[in-house]
Amino acid sequence: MASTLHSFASAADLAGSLADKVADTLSAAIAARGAASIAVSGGSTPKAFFQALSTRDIAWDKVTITLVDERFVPADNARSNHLLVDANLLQNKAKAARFVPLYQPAASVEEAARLATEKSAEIGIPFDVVILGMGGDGHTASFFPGGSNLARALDASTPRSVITMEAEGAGEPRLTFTFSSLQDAALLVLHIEGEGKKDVLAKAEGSGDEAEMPIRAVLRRATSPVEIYWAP
Ligand SMILES: O=C1O[C@H](COP(=O)(O)O)[C@@H](O)[C@H](O)[C@H]1O
Repeated sequence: MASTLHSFASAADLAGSLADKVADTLSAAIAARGAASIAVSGGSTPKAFFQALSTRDIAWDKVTITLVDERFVPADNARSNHLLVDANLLQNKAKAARFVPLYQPAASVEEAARLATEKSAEIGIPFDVVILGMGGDGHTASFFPGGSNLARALDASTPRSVITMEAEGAGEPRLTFTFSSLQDAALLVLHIEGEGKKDVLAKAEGSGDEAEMPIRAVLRRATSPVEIYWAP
């Protein structure tokens, strides 16, 4: 499916415009079905966007928020994506939203993935909104180059689920929604910032193996158009 690049003069402009687009999409879903879902990324990029989105005037009590991926760490860990969402998105008007975490306090990451799959089963078929990020190594969600479960995560026939991922560049073991869970969102966004990420995107858009730069799976095979939001 095609992708469209939306470029902005500043990160603040991007945050405001993306927040408006996401708010419109969630409101349209609520008008049509009485509920809406959004899966967001962690990392350093989405903070300003989360803060902008949290102020938008929508029926947040009808919105379910989850993460596209998470580290296998509790929510009070500084590296937790849940902590980032708590501090920046589940604020202001968005306090009324329901949050479904991927981290589960289980004995193993495999058990946590099983529980997260169970708890997220009723949301996002498909998600109304998915916001992906991208690392400098071309990973997205926790689809890491060299990841222990990468082939399974990227296989379009793997059922919608949360699975585990371990990789050298990942730090902690990870929990991630599979490609099949994310690729058909009504609004599928890739949010990246900085010249370095633009170069990584250009490389990913060229030829080469998906396993080397897993973002290629999304750019090449997502059934929804990919809306790329970029600012310097
Ligand atoms: O590990 C992760 O990194 C990516 C990109 O993060 P950024 O700090 O370069 O913005 C993120 O999309 C993913 O959700 C996160 O777990």
